[in-house]
Amino acid sequence: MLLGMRFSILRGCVRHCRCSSPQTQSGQWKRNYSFLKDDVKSPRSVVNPDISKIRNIGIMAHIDAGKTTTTERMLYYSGYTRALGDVDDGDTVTDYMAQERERGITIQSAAVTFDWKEHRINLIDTPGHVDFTLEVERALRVLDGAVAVFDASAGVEAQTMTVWRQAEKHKIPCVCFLNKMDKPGASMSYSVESIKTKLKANPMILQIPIGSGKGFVGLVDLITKQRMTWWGKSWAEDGRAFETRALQSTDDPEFLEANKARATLIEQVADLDDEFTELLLGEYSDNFDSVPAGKLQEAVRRVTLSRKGVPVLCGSSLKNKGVQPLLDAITSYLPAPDERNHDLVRWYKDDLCALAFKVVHDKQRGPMVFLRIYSGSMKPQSAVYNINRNGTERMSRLLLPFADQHVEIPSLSAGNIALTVGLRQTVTGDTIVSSKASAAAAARRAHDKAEEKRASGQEMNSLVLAGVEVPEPVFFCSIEPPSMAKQADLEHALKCLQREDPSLKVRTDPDSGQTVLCGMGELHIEILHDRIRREYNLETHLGPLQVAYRETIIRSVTTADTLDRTLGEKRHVVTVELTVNPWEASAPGMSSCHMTYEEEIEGQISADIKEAVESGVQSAYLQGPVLGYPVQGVLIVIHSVGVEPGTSLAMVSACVSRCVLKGLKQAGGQVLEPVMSLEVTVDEEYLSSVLGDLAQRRGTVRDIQSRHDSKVLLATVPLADMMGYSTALRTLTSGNATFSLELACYEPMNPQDQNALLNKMAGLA
Ligand SMILES: Nc1nc2c(ncn2[C@@H]2O[C@H](COP(=O)(O)OP(=O)(O)OP(=O)(O)O)[C@@H](O)[C@H]2O)c(=O)[nH]1
Repeated sequence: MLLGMRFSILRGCVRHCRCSSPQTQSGQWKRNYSFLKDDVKSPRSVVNPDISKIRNIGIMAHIDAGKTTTTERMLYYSGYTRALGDVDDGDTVTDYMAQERERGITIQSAAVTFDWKEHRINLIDTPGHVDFTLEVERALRVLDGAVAVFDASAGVEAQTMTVWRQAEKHKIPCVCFLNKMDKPGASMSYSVESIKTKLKANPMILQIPIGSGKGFVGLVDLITKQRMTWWGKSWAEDGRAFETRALQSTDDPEFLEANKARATLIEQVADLDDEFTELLLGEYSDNFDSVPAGKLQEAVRRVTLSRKGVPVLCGSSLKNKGVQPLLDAITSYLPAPDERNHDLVRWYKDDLCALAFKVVHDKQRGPMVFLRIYSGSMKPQSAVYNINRNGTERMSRLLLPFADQHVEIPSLSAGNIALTVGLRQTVTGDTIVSSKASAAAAARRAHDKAEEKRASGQEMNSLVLAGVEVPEPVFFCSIEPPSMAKQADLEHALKCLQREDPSLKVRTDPDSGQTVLCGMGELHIEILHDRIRREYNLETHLGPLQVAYRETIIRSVTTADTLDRTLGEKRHVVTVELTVNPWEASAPGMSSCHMTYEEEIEGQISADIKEAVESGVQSAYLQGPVLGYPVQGVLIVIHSVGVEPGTSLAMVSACVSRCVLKGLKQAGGQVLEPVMSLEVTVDEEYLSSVLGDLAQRRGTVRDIQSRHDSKVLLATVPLADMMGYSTALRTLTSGNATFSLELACYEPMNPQDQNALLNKMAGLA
């Protein structure tokens, strides 16, 4: 390897050399220099790597922690880009949508494929803004591992907690990267402590920094006891070259600290991994420190995969330090696709099973679907079966996603992320298999194993890979095309955008007939508006942004109704009796209404009548009795349903719906408003102005914490009072504050506020 390296240096085309085994035969540690070759690689070179060499990784973090910068560095060091992109100059590869370049934020998760030391890394750069949480969730669904990027001067921030919770939900092993170590306030110990306390995780420190703030020059790898330095002046500024050498007691001031930290790491890993404990107590009981780096690394990997601990690394992506070891850590500690347990897939054996996790619209190619392949393989020019849509579609081309460059490939196998052209019906969250027969065969295998599942419909459902939970939108506004002639174009644009983004809901207002957009936040709707203009060439007009209130009831009421109507020759008679009850089962953001039958009558009602009753209840829930907002927190018990022969099912639904509305009205309507958790990080001098502003917005302060020179304000505040908050906060603090907002719950409005809202809606205020 070293000879090869020298040869390469002489040729002027320097290969990257591994830093993991710099020990010579005599046992002396040698000084080692790492370089990367100059030419830009082609992703055509390796198409189907062995599954054990694939890493499907997400990068997740709080806004501005440095995900995009880190991704850019990864692409650069792996040899896929010639120049370093810079988010501040707006020329990154992953933030390729026009608005992303302008706004400097990541909106859609862009999948990027590249190779690093014989490994294929499929990387999803996920957005940090809370309005796009669903994008993060969608990406996590298909990932095997994640890198959590932190701003080392801030530690764990609000959005990190959200995405961390999501990663936990999907049981995704993580590696933590403490970025921005070059900042004056950067602190490894503070960040590690916040990982412990706020994320309740078990950080395993694998590196310690050399120097701090502007003097941060590199790190000590505690596993190999190597010192890695990126010396800005005499070395190439792009960080491709760095020095790796063994830590020496005589020369290095970090020696003692590193030895202590390594001993702590060994002890911690031994506590978490029995195999490693046995090894230490056996062969290395005389001197734990003599345990080989390889054995320690294997144990750290086991602990990471079992999610008992998270490796912590540090660096500065902007200053080009520490990214190559991070890439090594991704390949060393995060799992290959076959090390993750994807339960539902086993029924497909070697047949194709893939999940559509993202749809983008390309003007020339039409919809392009990102798929995670769980089993089998895909080929272009082939038919596939979509279980959710119950239809066969033809895939024309198969591509490898290289940001905005897509490379055509002849086939792709399990474990990979593919980009397909030609699937016009597929929507985010759909499951794709090779044929209907293959889906049926998988269903049969599942059925043979699980005899308790009798109904075939049930088996089929169990084979559909679970989609992403879509939270209910909290904001809505009307949208109008420039002229009636453009209404069809607007509908087409919204249809395409909805296929990409299930958190966007579109409905028609029953009173005004207007098209209504429902989204997750101000920014979400603003970006959609912008995309309609740019991508679909439509100048639309947005109505005022409104809060999506809900309604509930205060007390239980039992009521009955009879519908007796003659249409033409036919007489339709339905009687129904039911009770509406207040019901508490709401998870934040999810609508919660439920219905059940009284035990004695449940068995007596036929399946089609039941379906009609349920549809009647559902339509009544859509428009509450106070202001016509959706109803939540209600349980309906059906006591009796009488249907005379010849009565149509539509009449049954109509009668049930009318009876429910009557019950809801009598039960005392109550408006619920979305209340958000707010976290503001602000310089101390601006704290009082932020607090004053918050009081005017009906905010409740929960806690004020200190983080270095800044204050972190935790509060809850009704969404209705948060319109335009980002502009207001920027003005109040001269740009010295950041905030994040997340739906906490729906809370009943007090009578004065509810009356004020009713008056406003009636045009009286
Ligand atoms: N000092 C310092 N600044 C950094 C570092 N990495 C990134 N930044 C800066 O931090 C800001 C945010 O960086 P991004 O890479 O866009 O962060 P992000 O997490 O992708 O942001 P979103 O996609 O908007 O969530 C930019 O101004 C970067 O130049 C670092 O290591 N040190």
